[in-house]
Amino acid sequence: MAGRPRRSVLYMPGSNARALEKAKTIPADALIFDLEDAVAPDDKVMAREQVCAAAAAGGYGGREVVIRVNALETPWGAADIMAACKAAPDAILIPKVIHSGDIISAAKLLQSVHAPKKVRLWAMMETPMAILNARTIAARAVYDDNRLDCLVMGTNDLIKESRARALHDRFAVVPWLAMTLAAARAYRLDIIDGVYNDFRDVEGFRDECEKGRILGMDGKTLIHPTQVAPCNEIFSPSEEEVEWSRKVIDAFGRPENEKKGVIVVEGHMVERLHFSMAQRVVEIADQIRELEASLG
Ligand SMILES: CC(C)(COP(=O)(O)OP(=O)(O)OC[C@H]1O[C@@H](n2cnc3c(N)ncnc32)[C@H](O)[C@@H]1OP(=O)(O)O)[C@@H](O)C(=O)NCCC(=O)NCCSC(=O)C[C@H](O)C(=O)O
Ligand SMILES: [Mg+2]
Repeated sequence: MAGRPRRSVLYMPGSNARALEKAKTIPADALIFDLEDAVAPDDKVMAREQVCAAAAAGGYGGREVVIRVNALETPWGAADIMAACKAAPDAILIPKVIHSGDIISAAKLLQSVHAPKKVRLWAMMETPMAILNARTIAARAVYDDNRLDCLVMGTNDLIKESRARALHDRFAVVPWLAMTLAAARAYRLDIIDGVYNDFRDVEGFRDECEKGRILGMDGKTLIHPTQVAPCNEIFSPSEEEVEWSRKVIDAFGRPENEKKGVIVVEGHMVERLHFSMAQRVVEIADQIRELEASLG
C-alpha cells in the first residue's frame, strides 16, 4: 500500500498570517506551519496562537497540515506541543532531533494529553548526531507508541553544523541524504528532501528536485509558492511510468503468468519485485489524481 503523496511540502512562518491564509489556495501536498527558525523569539507566542487557530479552523482541504514546534529544551517547546495537540494537525514536526529519545519524549507528551492517534510525528534530520543515529531514530516507527511517519532533511542546519560548503552539486550533502534515506526505507518511513534557498533560480531548483527524486526522496520541502508546481511535476510518476506499470500489472494478471516469478514484457525481464513497484506507482498516481481533484 502506497502512503499519501508528499511531493511538495511548503514551509511558512507561523507569524505570517497572510501566508497561512494564502496556503489554502496553493496546491502543495503538505504545509508546515513553522514556529521554530522562521519565527523571531518575540513573536513565538503570537505565532503559536495564530498557527493553532489556523490548524484547528481548517480550510486546507486534502493538504496535510503539519506544525513545526520549537525543540523541547527551549522555553517554548513543551507549550508548543501541548497547544499543537489541541489543534490536532495531521502531524507535529520535531526539530533538531538528536536521538530516538527525542521521539520518545514527544510521543509521551502526546500520550499525556490524549492527542488523537491521527496526530503523527515527523522528525527533522538536521544535526550530525541525527545522521549518525538515523537507524535508531527511524526504528521508533516499529514501537508501540509509534506515531513517527516521516523524516525531513534539514540541510541548512546540517551545512551549518558540519561546516560544509553549500554547492549546487550538493557534494557534501548527498551522503547524509543517502544514509538517512536508507534508515527511512528500512523502517518504511517517508523522507522529504531539504529546501532550496535560491527560490528565484528555477533551473537550479528543478535540477535539485530531479536529483532528490533519483535518490529516492518522496518529495521536497519548499519555501516559496512558485516552487510547488515544478516540484509536484518532478515528484509525480510520469505518464510513461504509469503506462508501463499498468502493462506489468496486466501481464502478471494473465492466467499463464499466475505462478511465474519472472516474465518478459516488451523485451524486458520483469520479476515479482517489479510487479510490487508497478503497483506502488499506480496507487500513488491514483492518490495524486484524487488529491488534485479535491483541491480544485
Ligand atoms: C522567502 C520569503 C521570505 C520570500 O518572501 P517574499 O519576498 O515576501 O515573497 P513574495 O513577495 O514573492 O510572495 C508572493 C506571495 O506569496 C506569499 N508567500 C510567500 N512565501 C510563502 C510561503 N512560504 N507560504 C505561503 N505563502 C507564501 C506571499 O505572502 C505573497 O502573497 P500575496 O500577498 O498574496 O502576493 C518567503 O517566501 C518565506 O517566508 N518563505 C518561508 C520561509 C520559512 O518558512 N523558512 C523556515 C523553513 S526552512 C528551514 O527551516 C530549513 C530547515 O530547518 C533546515 O535546517 O534546512
Ligand atoms: Mg533547520
